[in-house]
Amino acid sequence: MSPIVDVKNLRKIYDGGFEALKGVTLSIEAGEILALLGPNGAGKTTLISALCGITTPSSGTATVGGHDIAREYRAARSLVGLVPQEIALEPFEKVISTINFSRGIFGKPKDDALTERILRQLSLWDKRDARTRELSGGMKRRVMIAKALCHEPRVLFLDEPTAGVDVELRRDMWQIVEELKADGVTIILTTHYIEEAEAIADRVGVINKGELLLVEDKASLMARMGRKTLRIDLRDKVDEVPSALAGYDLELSEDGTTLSYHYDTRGEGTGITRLLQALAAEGLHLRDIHTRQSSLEEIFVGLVHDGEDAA
Ligand SMILES: Nc1ncnc2c1ncn2[C@@H]1O[C@H](COP(=O)(O)OP(=O)(O)OP(=O)(O)O)[C@@H](O)[C@H]1O
Repeated sequence: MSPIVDVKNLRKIYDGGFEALKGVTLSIEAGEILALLGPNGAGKTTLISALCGITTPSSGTATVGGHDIAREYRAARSLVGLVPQEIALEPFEKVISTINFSRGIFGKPKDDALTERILRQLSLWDKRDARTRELSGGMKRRVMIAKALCHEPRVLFLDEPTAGVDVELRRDMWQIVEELKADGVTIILTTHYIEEAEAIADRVGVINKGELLLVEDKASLMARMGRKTLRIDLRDKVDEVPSALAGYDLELSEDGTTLSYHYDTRGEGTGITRLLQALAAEGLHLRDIHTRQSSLEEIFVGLVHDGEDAA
């Protein structure tokens, strides 16, 4: 199956000469949720803006649904919905007319049943006759999503959908994204919240200084790059790691009661059995043990720092 979004060597040099995208290549399959992670100024918004036809790339190509974003702009744009970072709504416009008007911009006839379905899905149906200025910040965000969906796009770009929203609304947004995916919409979102990528993305792309460092299935990324930590709580406090255990990658907590053992999940063996035997041989008694997988956040920070060290 050909990808719904196909980006090849996309570069963007802004007027002042700043290179915001340095040859990004990326394929996105229909129906997936891709999270683009990256620090401030990495180029995430520039990439999204280029794919939505708001920014003109300096070189490279991109297609949406097989349509070239430059040569077949209209066809490509009609397949795309964009929820920008900033909320931009006409304050005196009613919710329902905002949606109908946006649909009209795409040259699509009014469709009351569709408008109702979208507004219900976003829990905005009861607010359909409210003026947008009367809505809470969370509701305004939902209206922005409804606006982006009203011309039935196949690809939805969400630029930091949950920046500055409370935990409850963030979870609501995740639920909405899951439902859209179930409807067959492909979703590309940018986020600073790694837990957001961890919670909802199928694949994760890491972008830094205009370069896409990797794009990978979330689960395999975590398995490939993840390290695990075994936390060993000791029954009795020790002053230092016994010298007989010096061969293990062990850290002793400040209070001397917990040892942390880091191991690689890709390795042949974890070394845990040998370690536990060695602890017993040293006369150390265990109170409890726990394992912990390194988070996407740790992986992300490691990747971005490695890039900086190499620069
Ligand atoms: N119109 C512009 N003219 C010149 N430089 C720009 C313009 N827009 C963005 N940039 C620069 O391009 C770089 C990438 O910006 P972009 O907004 O794409 O980053 P981002 O990853 O979305 O960041 P954030 O997470 O802060 O939103 C930044 O250094 C920014 O200053």
